[in-house]
Amino acid sequence: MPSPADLPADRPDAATDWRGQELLLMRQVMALVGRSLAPADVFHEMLHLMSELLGLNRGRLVLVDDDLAPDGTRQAAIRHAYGLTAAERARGRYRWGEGVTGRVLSSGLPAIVQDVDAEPLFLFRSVRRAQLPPQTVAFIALPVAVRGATVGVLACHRIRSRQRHLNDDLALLRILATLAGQLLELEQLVAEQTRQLQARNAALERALDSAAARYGLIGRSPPLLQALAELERVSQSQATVLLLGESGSGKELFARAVHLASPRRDQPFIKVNCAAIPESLFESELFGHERGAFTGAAGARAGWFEQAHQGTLFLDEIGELPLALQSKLLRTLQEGTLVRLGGSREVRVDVRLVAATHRDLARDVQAGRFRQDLYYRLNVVPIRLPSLRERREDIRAIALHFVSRANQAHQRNVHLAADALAALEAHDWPGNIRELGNLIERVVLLAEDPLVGAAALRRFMPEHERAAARPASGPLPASEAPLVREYQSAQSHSVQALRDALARHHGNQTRAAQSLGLTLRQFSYRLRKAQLR
Ligand SMILES: Nc1ncnc2c1ncn2[C@@H]1O[C@H](COP(=O)(O)OP(=O)(O)OP(=O)(O)O)[C@@H](O)[C@H]1O
Repeated sequence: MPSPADLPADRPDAATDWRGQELLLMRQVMALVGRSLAPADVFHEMLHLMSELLGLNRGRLVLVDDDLAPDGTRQAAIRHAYGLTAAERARGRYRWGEGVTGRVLSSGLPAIVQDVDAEPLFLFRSVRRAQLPPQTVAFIALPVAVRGATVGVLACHRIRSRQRHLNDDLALLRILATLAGQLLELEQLVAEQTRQLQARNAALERALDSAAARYGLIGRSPPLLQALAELERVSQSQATVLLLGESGSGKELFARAVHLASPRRDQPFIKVNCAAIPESLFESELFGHERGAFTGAAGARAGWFEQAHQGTLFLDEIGELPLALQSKLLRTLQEGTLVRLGGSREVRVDVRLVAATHRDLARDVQAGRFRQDLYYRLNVVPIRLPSLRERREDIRAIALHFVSRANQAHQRNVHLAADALAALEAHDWPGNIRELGNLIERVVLLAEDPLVGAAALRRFMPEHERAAARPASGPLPASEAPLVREYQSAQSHSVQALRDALARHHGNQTRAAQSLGLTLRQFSYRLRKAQLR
């Protein structure tokens, strides 16, 4: 039975504008190439229009298989077709050299069969004779090549006695076969490059993963790995690194990682929290002092810079560095020398500086609180650490890590249920990993049951979280009374509150801090800030 498409284009109609049809076909096909680089769509349209516009029917694109036939010969199969049934497509498998299609594959030369009934090589493999029109049917098969090698065949049937010249069909099919080859080449190239990039990406991820483990960093979210990749890139150099990120986001851990990843790893790593040092002591702490430099300076003392000689000096909260010291720091960074307080001798120091801040230093520069020249000197390699809510996919792994650490430390056996982990993932963590760590520590210490679900966890979450999670309003049951306070800003407590807590605990800062739900570090930072105000 002839396909409907055999009829219109085969009707001897002198008025058919064949050039117009060819042009339309090319325009449509090229428009598709322009829109999408998915070859399958282009091939389908190409085979469809060959039939609809030019009467080149049952077109198919036969492509080489990656696998060899059982007897070791190469083979190919119909991959794209128009006007073939599913069964006809499935039958369209050819070995190298087998039948007309196989010959084109093995020779790389076109084949024009004027009459399929008169050609002994013609197999009728895909489309049986009875399915073709009763007239004399021709078969055209052209090789499709990629980088000079035959990878397929573009073939179709054609009623032999037609108005349109065979040579015109051949010329057009040659163009289409070339285009098919180009598209396949492009597809191969993209696939190859994608494969290479994916392999490289996987290797980098594995490397970063083991690097993360080396530095005690948990998590493999893209923003964390990105920060880690930047760290690995700069660690070998001497460049000053500026770590930017919210409080508790891991700046200190990263600073240690910069040190550990650098050739200075066996030398000292000195950490200084600029927010925790009274201004009057700052200079002597940082640059050291000579004997008698000030009242009480009984002996000479090397400052942190000298202590960090050949190693790394980590200045945390660099934004809190007093202005007067900023210029002195800049001089030391530029010249590699310092003069101790009360001294006159220049001491040479070889120190790699890592600084960190949660502040917007550029704004501090504008406001005149931070020296612009020092800012530029520090900002050579800025690395931004993502906040925990920017990498929620890491929360689960970090939480489980903290649970197992706290269990070991306190000889407990507490586990988090799936809904508790989901609640942790949903929280915004303004205090980042430190807040998560503190919370887990409390959960492990205070949980009544070994398996902690979301409801039990709620008691340990900050106030607004519990309010949002509670189904109905009403008084809080005693069992849900808050055990932790909300994460507090640096100005969260008045001087009086801090002093009262200290008094209540007889000057024990650790206990005073605990009573306010703060870490010792947070407490002393607030106390100092409050006293300076
Ligand atoms: N990726 C991580 N995996 C596991 N633990 C982490 C990770 N990042 C940070 N931590 C832990 O979280 C806590 C807070 O980290 P860190 O002290 O480095 O933060 P920070 O940004 O320096 O905070 P601040 O700005 O308040 O000084 C530490 O106990 C640290 O060990």
